[in-house]
Amino acid sequence: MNLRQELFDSALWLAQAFFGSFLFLIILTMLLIKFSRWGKQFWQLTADYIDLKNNLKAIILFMVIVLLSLMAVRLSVLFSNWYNTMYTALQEMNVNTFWSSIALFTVLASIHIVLSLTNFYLSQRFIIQWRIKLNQRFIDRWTANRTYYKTQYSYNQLDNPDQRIQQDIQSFVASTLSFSTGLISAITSIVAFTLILWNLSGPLSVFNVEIPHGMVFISFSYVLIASLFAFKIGRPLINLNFLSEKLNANYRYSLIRIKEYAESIAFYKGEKTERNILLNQFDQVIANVWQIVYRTLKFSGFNFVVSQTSVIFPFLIQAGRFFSQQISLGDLMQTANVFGQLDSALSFFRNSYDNFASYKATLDRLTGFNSAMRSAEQLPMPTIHEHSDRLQVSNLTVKTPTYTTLIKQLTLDLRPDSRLLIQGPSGVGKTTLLRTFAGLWAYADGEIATPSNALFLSQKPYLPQGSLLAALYYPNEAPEKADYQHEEAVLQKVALAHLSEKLTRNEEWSQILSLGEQQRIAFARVLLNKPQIIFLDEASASMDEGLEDAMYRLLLQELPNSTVISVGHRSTLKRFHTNLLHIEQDGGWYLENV
Ligand SMILES: Nc1ncnc2c1ncn2[C@@H]1O[C@H](COP(=O)(O)OP(=O)(O)OP(=O)(O)O)[C@@H](O)[C@H]1O
Repeated sequence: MNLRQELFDSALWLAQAFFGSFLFLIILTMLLIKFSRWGKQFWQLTADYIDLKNNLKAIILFMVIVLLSLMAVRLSVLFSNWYNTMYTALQEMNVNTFWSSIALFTVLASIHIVLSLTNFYLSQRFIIQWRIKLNQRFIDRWTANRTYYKTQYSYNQLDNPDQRIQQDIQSFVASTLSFSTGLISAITSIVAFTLILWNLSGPLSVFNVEIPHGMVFISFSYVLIASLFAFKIGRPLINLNFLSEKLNANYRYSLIRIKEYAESIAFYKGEKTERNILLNQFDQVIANVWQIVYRTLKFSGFNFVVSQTSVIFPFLIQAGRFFSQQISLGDLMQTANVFGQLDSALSFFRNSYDNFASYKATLDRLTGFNSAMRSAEQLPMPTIHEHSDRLQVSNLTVKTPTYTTLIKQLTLDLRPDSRLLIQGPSGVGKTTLLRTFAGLWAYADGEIATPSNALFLSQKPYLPQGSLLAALYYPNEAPEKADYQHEEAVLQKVALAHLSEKLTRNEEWSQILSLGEQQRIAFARVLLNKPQIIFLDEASASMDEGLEDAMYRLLLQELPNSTVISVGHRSTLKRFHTNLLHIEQDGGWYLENV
């Protein structure tokens, strides 16, 4: 082999293959985007990333990975030529060629190792960078404008967002890269090895008709027919894989719920019901697994038969020409090698069919997530105007998501130091009214103006993961200080002095503290944050009347200029409020001074 000539040929081959592949990839992607559903889904997730201005580095990285994949194909061509030279040397007992072949192999194998490792590293780099970007984009959208909350109410209901963000993004990115580089490698291999096989194959006689280079046609027919059957057998795997992800995610969610509601379930002795629900869901998971197993048995069984037959197929076809000494042992061995390469390249789709099935399922879940977020973002939310110091509401009508009117034409104008108690029968819309004031409720019409420095306390306070200190300052960051005398004093005021020493301890506080204690943590949060307006939705309902009394007194004493708006059923609450808003069953309301 003339090394210089070979280097020149390879460089030329690589340049042609590289530009050809890129052109092909661009045209194919455009056609898929235009004419196929999953092409459109793919574009929805990728369009932002293929941006010459902002992501030039990523695009160059992708080009380098494609170039490396093409170099791997070129290397396999060189390896196949090597087979020929090596076996011919053996047949001809040519010692010099044998040793120069061994030397050539060492060079080719070394290049192969370096190329493979570089390709692995760069591919992982590309995957990680893309994953970071996509993750960022989804998390940004999911947490912006309370989309995580609004998706509960939008038509496009969303299941298991955790799985979609944590798992699907990763597999989408990895599969996209492996499919595109796999496709390019497969196609260039097909072209390159078909040319070699063309030169190696002789005429074939069928019914006395001589077909020149017949082996090429037989090989193609063999692999194409096998692929068609494989498509047919493997097709149901698409749905089965999609279902598998969904059923497993539902099962996982039910398990998490038991941990979350452990105490309530334990009080109700609900184990039996929960167990039945879990086993029922698990049965569905297993039934689906069996379906996948049976289908995979058929699918893999077929693939095994095809790939085993492929081992002897080229020998059967070339044997006649070899024994009649028309071709050398080198030609025969190269034919076997080339056929193997051609088979695996042509079988790219057949072998990656099940991966493609789960790729489609991933695309469905990610674009479903996208559209659920979009419909949540498009929910027309009422504008909450900012008012420097008071709550003003005019002509506010609040409805349920099914458009039943809860509250009609409410008008309020509260002075900064007003304290309003909202009362009314259960289910009349009191909590929903507070949601509307917070800007969470889409099904409302009217004008609202409120100070932006507001705090909402619900019956079950939210305590974040981490220390008590973090819970006290939530949603703000807890300050880092040498001592926490101020916070300890606040804890003492809300009758939680016994927790002073545990301020910086990380525990599952929402499970350790009683509901009444958690509610007092929320009162402590108010004292530390000093909001201009405080909304309390039955925020003291789990305390005894004495404690509730003490907490309201504390609130009025420490924050005399803040507006307080409470929802509560207890009549004892009246004495801490200046106004009472009654909401009636028919949506009517009236306001009175207390
Ligand atoms: N997401 C939702 N989808 C459908 N209906 C809802 C939804 N959220 C609230 N509702 C309905 O809106 C009505 C008002 O609920 P809300 O929680 O505001 O009542 P409430 O007056 O605070 O009740 P309670 O005093 O029992 O706490 C209820 O009939 C409830 O079923």
